[in-house]
Amino acid sequence: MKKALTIAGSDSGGGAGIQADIKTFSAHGIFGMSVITAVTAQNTKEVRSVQAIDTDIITDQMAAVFEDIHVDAVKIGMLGSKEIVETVAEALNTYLPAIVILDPVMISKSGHHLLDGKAVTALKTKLLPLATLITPNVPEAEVLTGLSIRTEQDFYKACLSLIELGSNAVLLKGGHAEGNPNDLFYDGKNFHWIKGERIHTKNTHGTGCTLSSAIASNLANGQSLQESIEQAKLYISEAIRNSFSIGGGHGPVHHFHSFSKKERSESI
Ligand SMILES: Nc1ncnc2c1ncn2[C@@H]1O[C@H](COP(=O)(O)OP(=O)(O)OP(=O)(O)O)[C@@H](O)[C@H]1O
Ligand SMILES: Cc1ncc(COP(=O)(O)O)c(N)n1
Repeated sequence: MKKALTIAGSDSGGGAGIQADIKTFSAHGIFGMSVITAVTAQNTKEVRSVQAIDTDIITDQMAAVFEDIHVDAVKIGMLGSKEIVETVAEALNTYLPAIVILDPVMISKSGHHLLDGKAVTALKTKLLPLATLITPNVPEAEVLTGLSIRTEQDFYKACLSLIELGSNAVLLKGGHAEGNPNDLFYDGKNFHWIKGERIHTKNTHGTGCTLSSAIASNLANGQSLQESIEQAKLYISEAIRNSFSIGGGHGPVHHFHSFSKKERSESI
């Protein structure tokens, strides 16, 4: 069994963060491990409070995992502060995992800031160059590049700019754009549109976490980068299509949609 590590925040509501990542790893037959960077008191409606984890405990979590277990892929989500970004970058420079998917989480669906403004420069200079793939949504890519992203041409320009900042490859997600949620993948040589159909639901809590963990899982399972992204797009689309209306706000996606379908057809 391949093994993947998520470095991210905990979501008490279970729809995003560490919880979404581990569910996604499990749904892909991957053994999931975690380095928790922050604990959020969160549900489908709001983030009530956030407790950052001490950086020495983050360093210890990284060491405990890497010094004992082979890590096939790493996925990075919420980091919160400049100090945590720097701590994670230092540990990655020590353990040099082969695959690093960086989801530059900045704001929750419920509107809470999950990354300190002061952390953006550290993320750009210290972490982005270590990423196999960075998966920003449109507002995140605007913060990272300083560009305004509205048209298809803007998508191309933003991808080029993110590669110039040092990332190996970019998946610029179109979930926040107008129309269909088409994502643009750029590997530094070629552009590929990864097309989707908009599903009309408010249950999209954790979509970004789930997509990046699915890509990390597919890479850990030996697929190419493009294949991993294409398969992950199919997975997140079905997870959104089968999402749940639990709680009063943005409900979670269904990480085990393919299992329950199989079980349903077996029981008929
Ligand atoms: N309503 C939707 N219907 C279909 N696909 C969607 C929808 N919303 C987002 N997606 C897709 O889900 C994936 C995650 O993108 P999204 O833009 O939601 O990420 P995100 O904003 O980083 O998520 P999060 O806020 O959970 O971190 C992308 O492939 C995007 O195109
Ligand atoms: C711990 C944590 N990590 C990431 C997100 C982003 O997910 P979303 O934008 O869907 O709220 C979140 N809300 N909480």
